[in-house]
Amino acid sequence: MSQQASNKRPIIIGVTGGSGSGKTSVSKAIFEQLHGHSLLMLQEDSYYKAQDEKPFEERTKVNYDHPDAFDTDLLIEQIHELLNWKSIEVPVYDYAAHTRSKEVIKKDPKEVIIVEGILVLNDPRLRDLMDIKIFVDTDDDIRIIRRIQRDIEERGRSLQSVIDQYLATVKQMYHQFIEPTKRYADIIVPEGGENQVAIDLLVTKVRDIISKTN
Ligand SMILES: Nc1ncnc2c1ncn2[C@@H]1O[C@H](COP(=O)(O)OP(=O)(O)O)[C@@H](O)[C@H]1O
Ligand SMILES: Nc1ccn([C@@H]2O[C@H](COP(=O)(O)O)[C@@H](O)[C@H]2O)c(=O)n1
Repeated sequence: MSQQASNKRPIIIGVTGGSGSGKTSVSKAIFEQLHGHSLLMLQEDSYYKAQDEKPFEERTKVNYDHPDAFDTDLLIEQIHELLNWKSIEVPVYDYAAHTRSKEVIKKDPKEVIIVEGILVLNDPRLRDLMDIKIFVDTDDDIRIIRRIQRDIEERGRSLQSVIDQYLATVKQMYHQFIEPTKRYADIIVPEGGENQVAIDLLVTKVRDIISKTN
């Protein structure tokens, strides 16, 4: 019997934490260790709003750590599609250009869907769709060091621009919008993807939920 015909619905796991906390690493670790099940990883960053109409200079000044920067309605709509075993077209985000590229990527529904991003526990509509909510908790100094390295190597940024953005918006928004969502987490994982005990516990729990929804 197909998954759809058996009336099962996909399991949704939300993974949040500050920028550079290790959300992506934790999500990948769960992904790699959850053998025998089909998985899909959705990144909230793919749902940053398109800003083609704004000049580049203006885009560099946007607060990308505020909930208004995201098209959360589209993310929620697409999760509902996946819950109904329908395919979606995920936007592709270009960090260097600060807008969506022209491409979309088709993603098929899977048994387990990991939704990862800085504000995925901020919107109650999103939280209500999740079976497990995880907050990756990493000290601010470690996060900014990781972010500097990553943004220069992978996101086309200069050291000065990373520092300016951190002081202008990233730090304050973390304390205003991201850190408070820790209270909604079922599990708080200290120090990201290297925490094998936490990953093992999570993988066991996901298997448990899957077996109960069969
Ligand atoms: N536990 C860890 N120890 C060392 N480096 C890590 C750890 N977790 C993540 N990193 C590194 O830090 C950077 C940011 O991690 P990432 O998982 O992308 O964070 P996030 O998705 O929360 O922004 C990456 O370069 C990653 O390789
Ligand atoms: N144009 C953009 C869009 C987003 N950001 C930053 O990305 C961070 C979220 O991604 P993580 O992988 O680090 O969780 C967020 O803190 C935004 O500031 C950006 O710099 N430019």
